[in-house]
Amino acid sequence: MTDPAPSQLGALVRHVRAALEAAGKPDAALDARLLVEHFTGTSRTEAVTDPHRAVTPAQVDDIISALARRLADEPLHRILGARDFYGMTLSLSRETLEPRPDTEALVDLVLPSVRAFADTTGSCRVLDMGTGTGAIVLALLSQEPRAQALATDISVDALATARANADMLGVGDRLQTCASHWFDAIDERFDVIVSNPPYIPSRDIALLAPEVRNYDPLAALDGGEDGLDAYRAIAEGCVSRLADSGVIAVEIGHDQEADVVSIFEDQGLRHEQSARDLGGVMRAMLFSLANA
Ligand SMILES: C[S@@+](CC[C@H](N)C(=O)[O-])C[C@H]1O[C@@H](n2cnc3c(N)ncnc32)[C@H](O)[C@@H]1O
Repeated sequence: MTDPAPSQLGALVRHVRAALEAAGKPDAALDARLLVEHFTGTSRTEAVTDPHRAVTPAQVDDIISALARRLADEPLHRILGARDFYGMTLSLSRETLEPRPDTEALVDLVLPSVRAFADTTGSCRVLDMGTGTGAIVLALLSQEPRAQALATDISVDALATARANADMLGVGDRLQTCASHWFDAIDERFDVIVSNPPYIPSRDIALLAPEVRNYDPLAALDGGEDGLDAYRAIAEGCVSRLADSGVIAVEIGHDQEADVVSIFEDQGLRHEQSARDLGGVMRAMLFSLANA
């Protein structure tokens, strides 16, 4: 029989950590701390300065249920219902990808273009395709108050989450949302188009960690047979949706740089810049209309 969960803050953190370590979970200490803080509404400092603080039976129950979910491979941030990205806290939902720190490289790559348009014309019209939680577009709107954006996704659930996140961050009045299969429902032109599309080859989905395979939505991961389906659709469609001097930036998988360059060049776009993520992996690429 397992020991009953302790009802004091410090002991509870140790109990959760020990259970996660015993199951071989990476980041057991961090996950234990974040789970306990979340469900008790306490801070890291309180766990250190007030370890004997009483935790209510209802909070202990919540933490034990959350621990069981984590032991069953559910990612920590899905359990918490939110994840930080580019200094924002974003709510997650069933059909949204958990935004990844790697994607911040895409924001960093494209933000100077958004600012340059705003400096030149007083605004910048941005399209984020496959917006998920809204991570990319909301980072851009938060960083550049003169930008306006349209966020699209094939998932209506994701669009509702992006809208809620935009409202929560106070940028909702500068964001429109629209359900669309890539460019199908889009007629306008944009100064900046950005996308982190699904790019995992279908046969590799089964090889992903259970945290990803079982909890991130398949539509956010599966890039078709060679992982490049979305890039072909996006490269083909963007030519008639970019304004003069417009740019398009996409996130890519670790070995897709050459293929993605060739897909965009085949449509007459020019490769301007690439950016690596924090792990040094080539992660984001920016293209312009070659004749602009
Ligand atoms: C890798 S996720 C990126 C989510 C978010 N932009 C981010 O970076 O965290 C890809 C997104 O593309 C959306 N998507 C998949 N197929 C699509 C399609 N045919 N048209 C539009 N969006 C699509 C998925 O629903 C998902 O939200």
